[in-house]
Amino acid sequence: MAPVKVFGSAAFTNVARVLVCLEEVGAEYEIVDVDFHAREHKGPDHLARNPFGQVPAFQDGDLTLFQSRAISRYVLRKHRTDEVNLLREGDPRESALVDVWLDVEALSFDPAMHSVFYQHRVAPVLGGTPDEKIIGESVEKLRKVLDVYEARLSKHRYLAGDFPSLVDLSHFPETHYFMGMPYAAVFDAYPRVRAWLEELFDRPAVKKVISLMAKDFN
Ligand SMILES: N[C@@H](CCC(=O)N[C@@H](CSO)C(=O)NCC(=O)O)C(=O)O
Repeated sequence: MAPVKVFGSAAFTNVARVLVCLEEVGAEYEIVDVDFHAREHKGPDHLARNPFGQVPAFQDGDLTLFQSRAISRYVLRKHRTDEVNLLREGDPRESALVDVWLDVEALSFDPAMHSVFYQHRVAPVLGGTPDEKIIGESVEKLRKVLDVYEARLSKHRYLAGDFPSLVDLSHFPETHYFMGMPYAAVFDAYPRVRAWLEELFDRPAVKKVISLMAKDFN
């Protein structure tokens, strides 16, 4: 079977989300670079893959997908086994909890984390300066999310429950970059969250994708 194609550099957090799922299930894949400097992501070829002109896009034969969490669910569904069932399919209760906490990650955790990353690492590259007011507001939003996570993780080993899932994996890309910034100390007040992240970052698939992110990050 031909390897699937992931369009976009591993350095992008939403691309890394897809890659870690492919690594977890041992699927063969090819990373196809999209040249942002040449604005290739806004060109007709890529717009045909992703109408929003963003990465990742994904191709599996004649199937083309975009939106990293949807691609991740496709990969995990397609390669589900009794041993690797990171969406907890087959169990309505557990899979519903995966849906709940994946929405929390997408709609609360990720925006707060990405806002800090953007101000601190992207704005300067674009000739701007970090907006400390936005950073402060985002860190406060993050603290409110981490308060909930700390309580949740005092009852369960993983966020969705007592099983690893896409929810955990989906948190790693933004957190990886965040830990390299001055604001990482925010996590010091959350021991259960830190233990959960330590286990997450110890997964071989996560380590492999971090190596790919580092290679591409410039
Ligand atoms: N909800 C989507 C977000 C994709 C996205 O913002 N991609 C960024 C790079 S990764 O951070 C991107 O392509 N930015 C360029 C642009 O928005 O023009 C997903 O999860 O796939």
